[in-house]
Amino acid sequence: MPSPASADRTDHLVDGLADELAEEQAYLDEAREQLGRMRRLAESLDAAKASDAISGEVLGRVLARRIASLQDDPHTTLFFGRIDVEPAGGTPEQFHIGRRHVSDEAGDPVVVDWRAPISTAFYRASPLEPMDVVLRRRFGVDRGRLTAIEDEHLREPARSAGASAGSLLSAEIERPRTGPMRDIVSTIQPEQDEIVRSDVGVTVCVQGAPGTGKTAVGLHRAAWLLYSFRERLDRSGVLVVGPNRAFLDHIGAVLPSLGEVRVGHATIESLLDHGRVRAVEPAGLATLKGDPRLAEVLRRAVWSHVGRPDEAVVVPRGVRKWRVPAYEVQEILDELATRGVRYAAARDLLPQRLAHHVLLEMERAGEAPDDRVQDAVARSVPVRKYVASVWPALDPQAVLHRLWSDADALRAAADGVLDDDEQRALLWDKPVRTKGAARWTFADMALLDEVADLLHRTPSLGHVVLDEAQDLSPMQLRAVGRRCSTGSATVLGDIAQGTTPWATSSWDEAMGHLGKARHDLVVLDRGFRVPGLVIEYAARLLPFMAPGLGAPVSVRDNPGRLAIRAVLLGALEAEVVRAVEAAAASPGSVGVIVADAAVAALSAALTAAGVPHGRVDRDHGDDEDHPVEVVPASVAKGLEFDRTVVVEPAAIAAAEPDERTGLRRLYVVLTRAVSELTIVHADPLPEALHHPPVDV
Ligand SMILES: Nc1ncnc2c1ncn2[C@@H]1O[C@H](COP(=O)(O)OP(=O)(O)OP(=O)(O)O)[C@@H](O)[C@H]1O
Repeated sequence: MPSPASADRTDHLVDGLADELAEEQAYLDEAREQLGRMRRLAESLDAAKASDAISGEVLGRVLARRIASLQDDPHTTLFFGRIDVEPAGGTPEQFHIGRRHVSDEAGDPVVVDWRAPISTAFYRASPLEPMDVVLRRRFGVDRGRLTAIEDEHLREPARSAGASAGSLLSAEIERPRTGPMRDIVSTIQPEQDEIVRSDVGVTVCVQGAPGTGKTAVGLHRAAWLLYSFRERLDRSGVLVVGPNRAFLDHIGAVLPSLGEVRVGHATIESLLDHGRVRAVEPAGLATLKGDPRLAEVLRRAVWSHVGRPDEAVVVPRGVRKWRVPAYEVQEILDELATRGVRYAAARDLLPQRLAHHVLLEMERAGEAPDDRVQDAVARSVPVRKYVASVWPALDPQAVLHRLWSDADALRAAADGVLDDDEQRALLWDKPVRTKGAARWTFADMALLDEVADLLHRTPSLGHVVLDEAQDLSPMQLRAVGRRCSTGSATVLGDIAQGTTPWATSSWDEAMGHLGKARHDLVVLDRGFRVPGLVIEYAARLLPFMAPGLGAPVSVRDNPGRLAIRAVLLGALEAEVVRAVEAAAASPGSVGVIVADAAVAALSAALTAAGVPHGRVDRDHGDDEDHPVEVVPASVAKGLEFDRTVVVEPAAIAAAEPDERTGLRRLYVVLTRAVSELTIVHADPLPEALHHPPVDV
């Protein structure tokens, strides 16, 4: 059975187009045949015929991947759109656009990949700029069959009537959610497509209100880049960075559904894993540790370990002793320290430099040593000991342990950069004897990463997609930035959804910390997820916590549903259970969003009332994909549900350290619903939500 929405639309849209729909269905059947033929061909190829065992193995892997990519998924169609193109003076052509390329026996395209250049026109052509397209056709799809046609005649817009433009888009957004986030290839919008197809060398920063498609766009850009620059990016790698595991679970199926399984997914925590986080610190201190001035402090701290030689290097060989005087060693050290190489790389060069000077001494004395002698001197015990004393080997934890425990060391590194109060705040209250005993915090991880990079250059990937970027501190942004220092990035975020004490208030600044001062800033303001009634309500908070930022304009005709239920304290749980049961009665997902501290009690109340549900937390999504999920407010960012029940907004806001962050958290929570938002509260709603007066 088609879902009610698509059934309505089918009747409406197919009117007069039934024959065409039958023809398209026949074309789809033919495309399936051709895909089967391509798969059988791939299966018949024999990797054993390769010239040697290694090429045979490589070929075997390539063939296995190709065969897997040619599997037909009966739940979906091979194409979702079509364009009829009539270039001036050229031959008219027709292209069906789908998730993958399908060709016939002659090698002619039956379906073109959505990422191929020809498909650009499918997404971007408009009556003002038709790009030679005379007809754009979109298909409604249900379980592998075509159910509807939506036509746009770009040269004769009047003929496009019949179907209201965008109804398939709405149907797609409102299709009930079961399981993780889906791809949007069939309905990518022109402004989104511009971002998706930005050149591989371009870093794009996308500011967009809730539900404007930032995450979707970032993931589709990764897929497009991998298709268009496969060789380069396969080698260098593509990484998606998101706020927590629950979010990664939510988005993790999108790229595989587009055929891309070789993209890494990481949270900031997993990316900056330099030890176990064992302590939490006050927000002010964590903010200070995220301050970009710490980069200079750490740079000085690392290089301060290079000593001042006051003795010559003495290398006995046979009956003679060879010396490199201290002032010459100093010259070598100065040269190495100013070459722009990392601390450890420069240290690795030092023994050979010293040995070279010994060699020169030998030559001056009439000997004729060769390279082997230089190597032997470089590896000799006296040289190794000398190097260890003037240029000690370091590891990140040792450097930071010293800084946080030794006031003199910190003063030397921070002099003129941090004031006395700041330095005092950074020092540990109680001495920590060894680095192994240190109780590192989350903010320390970005500092350890900075030190690690001062010691050894961090390898750069080809492209990084960074989601919810507004929440990163400058030091965290630097850490992500060094992972795409020779590549490019897609940075996604919303200043109004910044909920960390160190959240950025300026993309220019944030992009500077990321090392991408040159970037394209794009603002997305058309809202896909959140229906009009709900977004207008949530937007009441904006003037109080992100003045100057506007609400998105919902693209949906359906205004959605907003219900606000005030109850007496004793009746709160019962009312929440009622609201959840009502929400769960229709197909799709339900999120019950509640202050973190109230999750356990609410989950128990639902269990007692016999309402099956899952629980999401920072470290995992829900493996079983229950239709009803209880979600702590701090984890809701980036997630979405067909219907949400938000419990006690005042408590959600009050759980944050300050009012602005509280209202921002609430804004995030109120904007998770695709169709319906029900608020249940016993405490008065936060003042900001009363303007203008609610009328429901
Ligand atoms: N062009 C589109 N066609 C169909 N669905 C879309 C389109 N663009 C966005 N969506 C849908 O809208 C919803 C919101 O998208 P997404 O999560 O990418 O927004 P976001 O800007 O990252 O939101 P937030 O800031 O709240 O995390 C998703 O369900 C997504 O699939």
